[in-house]
Amino acid sequence: MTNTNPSAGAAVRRTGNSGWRAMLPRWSPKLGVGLGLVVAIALFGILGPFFVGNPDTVRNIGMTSPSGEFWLGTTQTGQDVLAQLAHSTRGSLQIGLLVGILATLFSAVFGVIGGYVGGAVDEGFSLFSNVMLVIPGLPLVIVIAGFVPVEQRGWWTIAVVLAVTGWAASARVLRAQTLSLRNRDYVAAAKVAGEKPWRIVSVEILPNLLPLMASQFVFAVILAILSEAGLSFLGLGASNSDTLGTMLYYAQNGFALQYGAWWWFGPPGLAIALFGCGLSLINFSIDEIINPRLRTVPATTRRTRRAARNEAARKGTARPLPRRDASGRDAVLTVENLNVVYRGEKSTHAVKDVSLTLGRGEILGLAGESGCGKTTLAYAINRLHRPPAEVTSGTVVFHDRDGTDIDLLALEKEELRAFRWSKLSMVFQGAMNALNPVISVGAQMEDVLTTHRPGMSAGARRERCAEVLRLVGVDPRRLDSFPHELSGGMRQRVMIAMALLLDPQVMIMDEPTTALDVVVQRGILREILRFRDELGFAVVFITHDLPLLLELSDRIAVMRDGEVVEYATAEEIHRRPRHPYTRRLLDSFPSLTGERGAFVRTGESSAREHTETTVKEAGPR
Ligand SMILES: Nc1ncnc2c1ncn2[C@@H]1O[C@H](COP(=O)(O)OP(=O)(O)OP(=O)(O)O)[C@@H](O)[C@H]1O
Repeated sequence: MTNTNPSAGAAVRRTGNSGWRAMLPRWSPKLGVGLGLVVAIALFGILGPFFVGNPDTVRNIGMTSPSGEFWLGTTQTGQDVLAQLAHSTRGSLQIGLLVGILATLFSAVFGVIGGYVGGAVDEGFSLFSNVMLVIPGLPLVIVIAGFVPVEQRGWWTIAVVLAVTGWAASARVLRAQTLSLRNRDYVAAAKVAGEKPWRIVSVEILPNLLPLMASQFVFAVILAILSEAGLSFLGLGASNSDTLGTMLYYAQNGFALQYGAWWWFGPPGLAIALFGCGLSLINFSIDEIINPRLRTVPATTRRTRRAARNEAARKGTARPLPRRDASGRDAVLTVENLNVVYRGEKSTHAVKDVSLTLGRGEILGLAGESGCGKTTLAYAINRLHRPPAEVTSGTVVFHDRDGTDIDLLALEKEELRAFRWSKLSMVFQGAMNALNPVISVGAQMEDVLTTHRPGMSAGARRERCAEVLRLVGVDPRRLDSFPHELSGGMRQRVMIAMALLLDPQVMIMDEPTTALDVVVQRGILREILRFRDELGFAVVFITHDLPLLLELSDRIAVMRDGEVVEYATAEEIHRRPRHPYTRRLLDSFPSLTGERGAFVRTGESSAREHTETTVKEAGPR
């Protein structure tokens, strides 16, 4: 199954040989701006105090606006605001960083370890977190801070107090996530493989929690800086230390706002806002390392894609397309020289120059080994491909019943939404898991009609749903059932019924029956043939199973390594396969009438394959 198909969250696995390089974030404007802001403010806080004067020096010049001598002006007592800002930034960074680290550590210990170990440990940790959660945070901070004598109330005391009162909510979230991750298949597989608990937590679970922990860290840092400002405001802040909070406190007490002294309260406020903004932008990039699906295609690639699409559209309209398929049938879909590439460090050219014509009412089989590009082609035809997949060139044209040609690659978003499902529907690989478990089958089917046929009455919608269910051999009384009350085969039929709801002219079926037993599979396939005859729609049927296609299809395209290597009628492929790969594919299905076990034991197929390759390499004599 290709990962272009939307599915549940990707698990992070070991990074393998790519090692640390794979863990580094990809450069992006967001990361650049975020790093720029955080590094600039951090450098200002670390190095600034060495270059500015003493922030406590009082001058009898009063409050002055920014000038050549005092770049950020002075306070009411003539103190240099720039010097105060540098020292205060350092103080706030120290507190923010320490609180961020401690709160993340506490929440990880109580949330992740409790959630993974379970039992009494989890109950104890949970109880403790809940108690901490219901204690009102600010009053507790005030009490604890007030309890510590002023002379011992250094910046680190304030940081510890803020960390102790600020970790519980994050721990609850981490626990819930850990409970969910603990039951995933890859964690069960690691347990079965004998991995030790600490390794499972650190290698299988923690990496999946990193984006969450990173955002919790950012939140804790910002909250700490703001809370410290609040405590300083109440006179409970760190004694003998400058922070952005104390700066704001003095600005407020000195009536900076009333005097319009923006240079006094503006810089510390801006420093807090910019630092938070920078951390959030870095957080986005951390998300992208952990979950590669979030990676966006770079702007240059997007431009190339747009240009390619326009070029393809231009070519498509300039050149007349074949209106008939090879057997003289009216064409319903024409794919010409389609190329799809997955962009990345190593790009994959998944579909290479594919040209196909689907006749009206035709069943076209698409066969080929795993990874040859079948699903990518199907998604690209329907414009369902997502970055990093990109259609680099080619045309896909739909010939409507009313005689108009629709260039699918040029359709706008809204046009595409209206087009899909009503003219071309798709049954996905593993579609039986695509039904929403908490909504009844009928409601899910009716949703499709409400979206595409807004004028249809409730009664008519219900009737149409019952009609298509009957068509696929499911009792219409099942409309009120929930997906879990149906068997796998029934759910698969419901998905096919859904694809039939709007009477489409083309249906793409990507291995729709792989998860089913052979008898159910045959039943569904017979239905498909019947619909084709009764409803006259065309089908693109994708499968590894070439013998099945021989039975079902009018024509078959055999794909290999992104290319269509053979494209002929089912009869021709069966009787006279031309391409050596098609012959190998046919040979790889053991004959039911041959000697039992010959395929595996005698290696009959591989022997034949070897002979053919040798003959081919030797060339014609
Ligand atoms: N998101 C992706 N990023 C990069 N490469 C991808 C991605 N999805 C698929 N590919 C690559 O594209 C190629 C074609 O994959 P595709 O899923 O279309 O094959 P398929 O013939 O449908 O295989 P299967 O029958 O196993 O589903 C493969 O080489 C695959 O590794």
